[in-house]
Amino acid sequence: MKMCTPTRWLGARAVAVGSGRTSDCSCFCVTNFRNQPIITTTISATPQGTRRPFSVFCSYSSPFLAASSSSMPYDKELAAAKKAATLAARLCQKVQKALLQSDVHSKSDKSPVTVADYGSQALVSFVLERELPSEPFSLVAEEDSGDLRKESGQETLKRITELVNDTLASEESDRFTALTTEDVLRAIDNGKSEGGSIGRHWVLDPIDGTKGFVRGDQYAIALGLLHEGKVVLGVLACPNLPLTSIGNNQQSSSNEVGCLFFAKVGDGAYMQSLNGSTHIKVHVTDTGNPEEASFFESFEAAHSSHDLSSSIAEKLGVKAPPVRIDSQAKYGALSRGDGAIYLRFPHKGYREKIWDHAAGSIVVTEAGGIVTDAAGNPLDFSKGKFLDVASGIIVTNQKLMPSLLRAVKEALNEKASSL
Ligand SMILES: Nc1ncnc2c1ncn2[C@@H]1O[C@H](COP(=O)(O)O)[C@@H](O)[C@H]1OP(=O)(O)O
Ligand SMILES: [Mg+2]
Ligand SMILES: [Mg+2]
Ligand SMILES: [Mg+2]
Repeated sequence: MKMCTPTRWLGARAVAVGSGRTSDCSCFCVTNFRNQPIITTTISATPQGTRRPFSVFCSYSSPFLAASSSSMPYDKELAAAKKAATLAARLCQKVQKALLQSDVHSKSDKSPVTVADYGSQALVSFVLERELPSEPFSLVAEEDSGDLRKESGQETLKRITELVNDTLASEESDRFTALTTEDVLRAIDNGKSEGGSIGRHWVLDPIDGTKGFVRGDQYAIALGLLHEGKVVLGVLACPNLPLTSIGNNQQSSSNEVGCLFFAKVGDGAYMQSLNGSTHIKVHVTDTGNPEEASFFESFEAAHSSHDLSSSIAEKLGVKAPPVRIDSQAKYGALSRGDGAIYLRFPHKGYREKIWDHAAGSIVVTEAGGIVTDAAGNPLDFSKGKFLDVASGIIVTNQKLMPSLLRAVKEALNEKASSL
């Protein structure tokens, strides 16, 4: 079977053009941009078996192909995701500025949840549904409206609704219509989907790095799209991340903060200012020398074992001290080469969620990096809300990954034998 990538998308038709010896192969397969077969077809062999160009025209009724005759796959989804994440970032920036102690209250798991978490989720959900009216809408998101539906949550719900409306009114005055508290509850609860391996699911962490947000440090609005269990696009809004490098020994040449990273499968990773529209292509560092590499890890020691990371870094030969920041801003910083490695080893009993890695992982992989669990397996986003990973998550470039995996294995073995 010969594989060829479609050269043009014609609505419900895929056209593949290539060349081959048609007598030795009569079965052709059109693949999508991830090299996954989407159409197979048979064409008749030429009697002489000569090498000549061929075209394969296939009717195909997938909504994925039929969606647009002029744009690339996921273009309009990416535009909607960038708009939603940017609006949510505006809302979060407003709240972080005015953050009062009373904005933080407790959920049953004791993690801090702010009005900005709920407001960001409501806004992203509302904007995605509004911008993509012809698509079935499924969202897997971190927050739910349980506490806001209680008598004790009514005041907070009012504040969230005001915040969402203020943000929409100031950013989209031409098309603004106010949401009611019911609209806000409904938008938040859109996020109850379980995800999985069938169809499309948006994946949202409305504020990733809540601890950083409350501290006034780094956080991200992280939005990804799964299609048949794979991440196909991701957007990371990092309102406090400097536009210039935050790596070790690198002096920032400007004080401007607020980055929007975005990536679409097969299309590279990009960064733009949260306040602007021009973007640049980003790439992970290509160093293969651990002595030149620095590594990112969680700011919070409770989220990831700093001891284990230090031991791995030492075995690998990394000289620089860790760069500790909150949230998936680490993936964004790594995608533009601020550091070469991200190590994440949550403590026993913690289960990773898909919204904590979906957007970040596609930004890094499209920037040329690799994201795996501690055993070197790719992350599997097709199993619902949770990511079942072996021991931890590691991220680096192609050159450093083999030696990083060896260092991780050694450090984990040492840890196991010391218990
Ligand atoms: N005990 C924990 N161990 C690991 N990660 C955690 C833990 N509690 C919360 N998280 C999540 O880890 C991520 C941030 O980790 P870090 O900033 O260290 O990279 C966030 O997604 C945070 O959730 P949240 O989205 O509610 O902030
Ligand atoms: Mg949380
Ligand atoms: Mg999170
Ligand atoms: Mg969160």
